[in-house]
Amino acid sequence: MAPTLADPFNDSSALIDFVINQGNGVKGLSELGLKALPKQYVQPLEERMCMTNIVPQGSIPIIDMSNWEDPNLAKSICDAASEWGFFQIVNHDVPVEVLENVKDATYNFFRLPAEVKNKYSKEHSSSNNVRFGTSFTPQAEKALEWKDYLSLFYVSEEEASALWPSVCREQVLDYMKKSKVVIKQLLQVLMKGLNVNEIDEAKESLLMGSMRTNLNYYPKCPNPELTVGVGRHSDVSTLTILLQDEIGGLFVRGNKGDDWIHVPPIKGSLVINVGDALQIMSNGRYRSVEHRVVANGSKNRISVPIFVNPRPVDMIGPLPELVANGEKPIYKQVLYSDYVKHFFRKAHDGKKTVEFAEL
Ligand SMILES: COc1cc(/C=C/C(=O)SCCNC(=O)CCNC(=O)[C@H](O)C(C)(C)COP(=O)(O)OP(=O)(O)OC[C@H]2O[C@@H](n3cnc4c(N)ncnc43)[C@H](O)[C@@H]2OP(=O)(O)O)ccc1O
Ligand SMILES: O=C(O)CCC(=O)C(=O)O
Ligand SMILES: [Fe+2]
Repeated sequence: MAPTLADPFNDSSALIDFVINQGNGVKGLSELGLKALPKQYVQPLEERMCMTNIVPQGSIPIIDMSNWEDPNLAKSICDAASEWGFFQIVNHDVPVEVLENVKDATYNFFRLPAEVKNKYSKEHSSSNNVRFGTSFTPQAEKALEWKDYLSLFYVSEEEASALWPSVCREQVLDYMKKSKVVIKQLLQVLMKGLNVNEIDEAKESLLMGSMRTNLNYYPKCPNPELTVGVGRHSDVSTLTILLQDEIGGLFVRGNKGDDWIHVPPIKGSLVINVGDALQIMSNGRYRSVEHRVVANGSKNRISVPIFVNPRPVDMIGPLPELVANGEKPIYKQVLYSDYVKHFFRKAHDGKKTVEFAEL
């Protein structure tokens, strides 16, 4: 039974039961119309976004992909990946209707009744490759995050047909398929920037041998200033391709201390960011940069990241071509699935995951 407004989850086990065990998520909490944020979501002061730390005119690079032959384009991409770790691309080859369809599909998934979504939770899902969840790692977090998600790890079309929710399956598959062309273009340019001129099958598999798409749902929140949508983290991917809607709320750490730069929604654009795996493989030349999402007091927000990764069984470390050139490796070789498990088993903690691979 849903708690009444007069009894808003003082008892943590009632909140966990409603949000996690019954699969209502924060969307369910938001729809109860609570007047105040439950205490379990109140973040410590240092994790809340402080307006004075936002760079008012700051912007990450916006890169026009229409003229692929232009040598300046390759330079802009490599510079953005090493200086910012984040950029937006416009005039890329992923059709706008594919992006619109996957946004609609995201809403359609989260509109399903809690008991239907809950079939995909960690406890009930028939596979680890499909997971509906909330916050990040609720069992390890001191304060919860205001976000629900569906995470889909791609193995094959057959597995997707059997296991992924039908309400979003085709749209996510299409988004992943159409994004592959752009992903390959970006990786080719980024490798050239490291003087790695040939991407053979083995290298392609190391860079993009597995893909995971998350559908993120950030419902409107009472007291958004007290919590976060997603806490400070860097992705553990090679590259992340992120589709966001028109609401905004994603912030990237700037180059000076505690300054944060907003990533403004641009219709039809995709946000690209370097993940830890590429930072490690490039021996620190390309940077995975901390980012976070704020909660919104008046609007629901969605985003759809594709995490492009090595395969779980791959060993990752500085690429042999870089080390052969006499560069001193700053990271060791680690099994990628160990690296990802390390990330998933602790609460968001900024850039700390990379320490796992440091020499
Ligand atoms: C959710 O909010 C997020 C997510 C993110 C994500 C950023 C990324 O960069 S995702 C890309 C990660 N890369 C890959 O998925 C490719 C490689 N995959 C693997 O190595 C494996 O599939 C695996 C992820 C390690 C899972 O392998 P498995 O053998 O099934 O291991 P388990 O022991 O079951 O899981 C380990 C540990 O992780 C938790 N977990 C698993 N999957 C997810 C998931 N999709 N989302 C959240 N957590 C997950 C699992 O519960 C286990 O933890 P325990 O505590 O239960 O042991 C960025 C920011 C966000 O806010
Ligand atoms: O929702 C966003 O804009 C970013 C989400 C994110 O950082 C992630 O899922 O890793
Ligand atoms: Fe992220």
